[in-house]
Amino acid sequence: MDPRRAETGKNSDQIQSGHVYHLALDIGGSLAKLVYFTKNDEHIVGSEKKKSPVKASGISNSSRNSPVLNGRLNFKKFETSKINDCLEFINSMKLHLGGCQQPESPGSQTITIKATGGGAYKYADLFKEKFGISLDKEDEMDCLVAGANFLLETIHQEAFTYMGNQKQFVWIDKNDLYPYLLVNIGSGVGMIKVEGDGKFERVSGTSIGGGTFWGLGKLLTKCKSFDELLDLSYRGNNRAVDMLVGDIYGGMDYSKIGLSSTTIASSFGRAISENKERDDYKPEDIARSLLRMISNNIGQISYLTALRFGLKRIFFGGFFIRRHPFTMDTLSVAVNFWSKGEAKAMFLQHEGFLGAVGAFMSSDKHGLKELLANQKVERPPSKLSFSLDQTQVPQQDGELNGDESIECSVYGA
Ligand SMILES: Nc1ncnc2c1ncn2[C@@H]1O[C@H](COP(=O)(O)OP(=O)(O)OP(=O)(O)O)[C@@H](O)[C@H]1O
Ligand SMILES: CC(C)(CO)[C@@H](O)C(=O)NCCC(=O)O
Repeated sequence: MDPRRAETGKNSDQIQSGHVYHLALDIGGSLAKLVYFTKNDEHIVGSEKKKSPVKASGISNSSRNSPVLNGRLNFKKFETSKINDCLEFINSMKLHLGGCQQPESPGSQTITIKATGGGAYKYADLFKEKFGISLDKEDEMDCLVAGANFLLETIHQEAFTYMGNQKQFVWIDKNDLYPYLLVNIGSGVGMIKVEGDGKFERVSGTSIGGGTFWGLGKLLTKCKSFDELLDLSYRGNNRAVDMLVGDIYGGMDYSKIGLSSTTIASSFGRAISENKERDDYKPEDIARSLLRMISNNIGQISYLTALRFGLKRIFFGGFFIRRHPFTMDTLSVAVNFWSKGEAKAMFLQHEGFLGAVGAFMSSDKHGLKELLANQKVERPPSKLSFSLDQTQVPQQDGELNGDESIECSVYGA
């Protein structure tokens, strides 16, 4: 079902009973992310299968019960600075009606929505004022790890490597996932050693992250949007701005220490020796150099952190990446170069939604008890599990925006 159908003039009661939404939020320093569930029109009740519009692929019918509910898991993001657009979207879709009633006060009408990130604190009053709902705050690190673990364990083609223009999906063995380093590149960067479900430690971080790229890029190129800055970086050449080893060594490599003439010796260093103003440089070259500088730096710190804890696998998440080939390539090359091929950089299809997915999963029984509360379930399942349809994950390599929806099914046990 296209979730936008809810905008077509139905009143909120009809929408609530007809489609049942479940919403979770991750409101960060730069972006507010939403994950919400929309039920398919023709859902399945109890163990009686009425008509399934969705193939519950990846799970054979003989090995699992029929799904009790089919639907879509939807992903959407807004700039945090335009939080009102986010509120407007929630309102137009009536998503706030998909929260849960406070268990301790079932009689009360207070609806709570799971929320994580700093904005869960910063904007709590705004949500209360606008919708009368409470944000049920979940810790950001808990959610990032829960989201990453869930996606890596559940979605068939979630993880991939990217180097030299080659994207390769990585098969994840659930029994051999841990330990790994999760590097979340949001406004700032968090590095988390993950050893199991709920077993993790934030071991490092750096303030030179996505916010730095966007903020400095805005100041240096005068571009108006993040997408414009990314676009510029596609077209630029960092050699116009960076000082290379060859610039210092008269065009030669410094092979004794393993540096080729084309290695960047000093990011933005060319600007010191040229009698030029900022406007004499092409914005696209500046954008390219900036993206490379920040990606290299994060790649190097990630490698050092992985080395410190003997971790061989590094998963990169966060919306700084935006599945940008150049960013992924730079991070991969940095990890590969510094670790001499020992450590591996991997990326996630749902890179920027780890925290929001974690918040979604943190609801009681994955939020599915509430989800089913409005259903006429003849035999409510005692145990629920949530499964994303493995073959339906869109391969949006051309679409770098990140907003999407994927088929999923809820199973009883
Ligand atoms: N449309 C966009 N607008 C603004 N920034 C974007 C956009 N798309 C990607 N980005 C990049 O993603 C970064 C934010 O990533 P993400 O949403 O993962 O972090 P966050 O939750 O906002 O930050 P933090 O976790 O540090 O609070 C931005 O700083 C920017 O570099
Ligand atoms: C402050 C948070 C956790 C907010 O998401 C993030 O922006 C971050 O990890 N910044 C880096 C801070 C540091 O470790 O230096």
